[in-house]
Amino acid sequence: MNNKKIESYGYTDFYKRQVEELTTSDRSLIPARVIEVHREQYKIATEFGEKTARLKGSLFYNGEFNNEYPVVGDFVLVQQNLYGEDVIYHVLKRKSKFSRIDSFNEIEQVIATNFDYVFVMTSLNHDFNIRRLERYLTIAWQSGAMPIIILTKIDLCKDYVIQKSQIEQIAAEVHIIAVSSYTGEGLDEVREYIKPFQTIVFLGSSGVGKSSLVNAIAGEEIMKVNSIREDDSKGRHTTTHRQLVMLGNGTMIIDTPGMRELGMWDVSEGLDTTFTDIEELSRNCKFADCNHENEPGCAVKKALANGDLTSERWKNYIKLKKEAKFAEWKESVGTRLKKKAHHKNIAKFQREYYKNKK
Ligand SMILES: Nc1nc2c(ncn2[C@@H]2O[C@H](COP(=O)(O)OP(=O)(O)OP(=O)(O)O)[C@@H](O)[C@H]2O)c(=O)[nH]1
Ligand SMILES: [Zn+2]
Repeated sequence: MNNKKIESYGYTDFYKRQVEELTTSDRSLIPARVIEVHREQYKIATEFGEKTARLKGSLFYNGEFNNEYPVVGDFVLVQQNLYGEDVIYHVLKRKSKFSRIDSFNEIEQVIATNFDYVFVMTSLNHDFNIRRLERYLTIAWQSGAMPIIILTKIDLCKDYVIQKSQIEQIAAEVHIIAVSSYTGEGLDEVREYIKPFQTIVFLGSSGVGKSSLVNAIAGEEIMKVNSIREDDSKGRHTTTHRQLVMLGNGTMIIDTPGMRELGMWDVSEGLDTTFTDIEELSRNCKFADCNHENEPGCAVKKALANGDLTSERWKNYIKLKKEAKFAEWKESVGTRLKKKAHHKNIAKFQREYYKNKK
């Protein structure tokens, strides 16, 4: 990934406009994309190649970055340093993101940002679990990017008519692609999304076949496939593990460890998109604030009774709603903590102000 225009990394007008609108815009700052995050050091891609970078110290200590620390996928503004590390001054607003709750600190932890497609992956063997898929789909919608459902390992099953119809019930508007990385079936359909300037993330359990799919599409080993480890292949597959990889044709793939343990943060927005049928049903209830319990004229109860809505789907909806509430609660805690941190900063500024006055 060397000496490419920043636009090749997906830097679009959405980000350019933000830079134009920055009042304190320092003309010497240049845009960069974060491709790896280490404890305090970042690897970034700029039009001058890959560099390492650090956060601007004073902004860092003043809490200026707050919950907006750069993560993989972010576009940032940096001050170039010809003799050492570049310095990150600013994180641009994200067009999509995945985050989870850091339950220890009760704050939102952003995992990956600025991707265009979420490949929601599930294999068709005994692991197939429509509820989990529903959950992933909800997270995917909520991220702000477009989900594509990928059914993997179709060479292992005779047919998948049942699974497909189950999926169509929960994801009417989502493109469903069935693939086998072994036989190559379905890969052309996946390639429709493997386009320059685009960034893709994968959502799916371990072993679902993410790495195999990437490698099959790229025609080379980009990601490590677990069971296949040739001891004599030292030096042959030298692709180091990166968190944002650019394929030969310019498509970017984000693969961070965090994606593997992605939990629920706030699913309430995504819920409505995944469960549009239920949202529509409830609009037909006699009472606008119907709880769908014992109210008369409840359209949801009616649909449950006549089989238009399965009780399984209903139960799952309730469950996710509860989790969404929980997530909202968590978020309010997060905001409170953020405010607290802000007050701390104000106090610090005050102290410094008076100190300087003396
Ligand atoms: N039969 C069959 N097996 C596959 C296919 N794709 C992957 N596998 C196998 O499934 C296992 C897991 O594949 P990976 O590509 O490493 O899966 P992953 O999702 O990247 O797994 P993690 O790295 O643990 O997240 C390996 O043994 C693969 O060989 C496929 O299309 N068909
Ligand atoms: Zn109702």
